[in-house]
Amino acid sequence: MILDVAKLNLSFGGKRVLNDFGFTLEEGETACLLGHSGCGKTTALRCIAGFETAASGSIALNGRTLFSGSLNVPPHQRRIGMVFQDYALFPHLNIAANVAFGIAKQPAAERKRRVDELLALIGLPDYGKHYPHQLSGGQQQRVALARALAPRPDLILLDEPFSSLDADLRTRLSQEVGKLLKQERTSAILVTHDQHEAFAMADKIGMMADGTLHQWDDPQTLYRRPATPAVAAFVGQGAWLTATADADGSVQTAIGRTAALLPENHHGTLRLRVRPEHLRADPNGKTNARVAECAFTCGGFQYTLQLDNGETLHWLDGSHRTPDSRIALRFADTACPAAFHN
Ligand SMILES: Nc1ncnc2c1ncn2[C@@H]1O[C@H](COP(=O)(O)OP(=O)(O)OP(=O)(O)O)[C@@H](O)[C@H]1O
Repeated sequence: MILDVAKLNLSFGGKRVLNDFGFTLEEGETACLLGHSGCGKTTALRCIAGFETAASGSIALNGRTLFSGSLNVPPHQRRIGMVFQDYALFPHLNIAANVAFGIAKQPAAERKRRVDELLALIGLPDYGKHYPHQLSGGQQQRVALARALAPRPDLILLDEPFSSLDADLRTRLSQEVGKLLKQERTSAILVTHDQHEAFAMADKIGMMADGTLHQWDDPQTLYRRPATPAVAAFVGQGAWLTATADADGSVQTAIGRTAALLPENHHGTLRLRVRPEHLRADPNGKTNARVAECAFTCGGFQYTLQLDNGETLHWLDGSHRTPDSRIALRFADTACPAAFHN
């Protein structure tokens, strides 16, 4: 374990922003804090960096306590590198000097070797003499990462680093940065509200809502076994369907029966998070849904379907159906959606 964040609590003007917030990060892992705007992601990151002080809790990095009731190590002594949303490169320094900024005290030859190594790593080996304004947004952000990596920090924190880039570049760059962090074997935490970014680069995702960490898991587990309704609703596509549990552990719904991940001590009516891949068209079934909306997405059609009882589902399929046409739906044999208490 490289980072241990435990039970951080912090309020702004009487509003609780972090609520017993904590997690552990293994060495070399990349984690993402994910959640709606205002849920406390940046505040959590700023506490780890030392720019914000929690009212209680503790933070230890590489076995060294950075924060506890009695101790608060200043940001520049934490061995943490930061990458910000706006790159924050120094406009009057060329790219090589920007990258070398945090290692100015190293001997010149060693410094040059490290800068060359990092410029090669970020795919800009010939850009040392260029200035920031001569680079694209994506290139500048890679330089900002190289600058943060130069002193070999114990941890890199990235605060919405791709949010000012267009969607296509964002996904590509998040994959690239994920690879670079692995090559440098640097542990990192990224803050984002974009789940595609999180899924593209994270070993672990921490899903936050209202200052509370709802789940800390690898991306697949987060998607397949969401711990709370907030996680189920935030991650991926899906819709809620009313369900009742049977004695054999399956659930009954308006489109039939399926296996499900049931909550502990389940009783009464449940709500089931049904994702598009949980559904199949049933050629021999009784029509139970109406096509409310159909949108073409590359490679297929995205449907909003309305069931006869008024409930709505989302579904993806390769063949086109016109709005208001009718269809019979069933659960896929492998479906196992998550169920929660109402
Ligand atoms: N310095 C501050 N003083 C007062 N309130 C603050 C301060 N910093 C953050 N907040 C409030 O704390 C809450 C959490 O803010 P935070 O920036 O951590 O959220 P976030 O999840 O990172 O949001 P976003 O994705 O929009 O950046 C918000 O309600 C915000 O208005």
